[in-house]
Amino acid sequence: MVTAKVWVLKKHFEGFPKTSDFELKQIELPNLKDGEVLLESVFLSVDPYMRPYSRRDMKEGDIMIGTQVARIVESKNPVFKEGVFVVARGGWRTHFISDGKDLQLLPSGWPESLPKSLALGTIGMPGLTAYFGLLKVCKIKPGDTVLVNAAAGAVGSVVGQLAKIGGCKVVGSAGSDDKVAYLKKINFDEAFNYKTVQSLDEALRKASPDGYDCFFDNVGGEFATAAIKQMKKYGRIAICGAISQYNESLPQKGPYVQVPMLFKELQMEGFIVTRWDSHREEGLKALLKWVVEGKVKYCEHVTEGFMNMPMAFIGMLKGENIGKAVVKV
Ligand SMILES: NC(=O)C1=CN([C@@H]2O[C@H](COP(=O)(O)OP(=O)(O)OC[C@H]3O[C@@H](n4cnc5c(N)ncnc54)[C@H](OP(=O)(O)O)[C@@H]3O)[C@@H](O)[C@H]2O)C=CC1
Ligand SMILES: CCCCCCCCC/C=C/C=O
Repeated sequence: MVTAKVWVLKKHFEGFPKTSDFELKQIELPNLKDGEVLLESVFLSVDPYMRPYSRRDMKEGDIMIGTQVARIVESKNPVFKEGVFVVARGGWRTHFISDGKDLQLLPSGWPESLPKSLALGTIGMPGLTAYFGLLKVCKIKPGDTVLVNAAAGAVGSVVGQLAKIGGCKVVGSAGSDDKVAYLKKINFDEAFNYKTVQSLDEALRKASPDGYDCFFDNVGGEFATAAIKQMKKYGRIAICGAISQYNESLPQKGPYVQVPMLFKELQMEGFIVTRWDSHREEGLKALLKWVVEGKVKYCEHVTEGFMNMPMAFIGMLKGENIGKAVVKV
């Protein structure tokens, strides 16, 4: 008999999440039936979507939603051998049982030396978000100037590097000087700390006096209001996230986008990465190749211990991470 530790949503988040909104529980797992596998989480992901999706998809008492890299410790399913690592949507659990239908093997050719946690970040859902957002929504082309915010995070850091590979000029904003230094290290052309600049308008103008062809928006709110005004004619805006608004209790006023959208003939499109699930393999293959070749660098913010899942999640929302925030069990 295996006992799993799980984190449940004790109380729906009001404003910024608190550790008291979570509760740690233990669950006895039953013996495996034919076709099932027992998995042990090795790395768990903490992602911004958990904040809005918890309200949309969960009720109090439910196990927190989420994905992990897990190892198969026992198998009664011929497709999945013991010892194999997979990406699963198992939620915040140390151990769980699956019939195998929701499990994804790591992409073929994954080198032994590459951290498997990257399957939750640069070579996983956030990397795919950058890849499809740039190719299918921003439709980048060589010579474009691309702006991305939350640029030192899991999605943003890949956006900037892929846009450079695509022959673009890249401008990034992030919330600390260390993050700005990291952006320069990974080849961003311009980067600034949005928390310390005197004026967002000025910082954006200084980074690209001619304006922006593409804006990959992870943040929304005040930053987006400033950025939209500096788009070039026919510019494309990909609404990837709105993290500045996820913890707001009251609806925000504005921005009113109609005037710049009209006179600059802009395109603005929201997207969710799962739209391109049927092209997932293609995206992961490309990301793995670039990482192995050293053309895309990665950085991870690793929190040790399953006990620290709530703290890791809250820390990511506060901006403590450079690169992908993960928890090592
Ligand atoms: N559309 C889709 O399919 C997907 C969308 N997303 C979205 O992409 C965005 C980035 O996600 P991800 O890369 O995983 O997370 P990150 O690794 O970027 O971590 C979140 C970062 O957001 C920044 N942040 C937090 N609060 C604010 C705020 N009030 N204003 C500005 N920045 C803030 C912090 O960086 P800093 O220090 O720079 O402030 C923090 O480090 C999120 O909005 C997320 O919801 C993610 C995956 C899929
Ligand atoms: C329980 C696992 C759900 C995985 C969903 C991945 C899609 C994330 C979309 C993100 C949107 C905004 O952050």
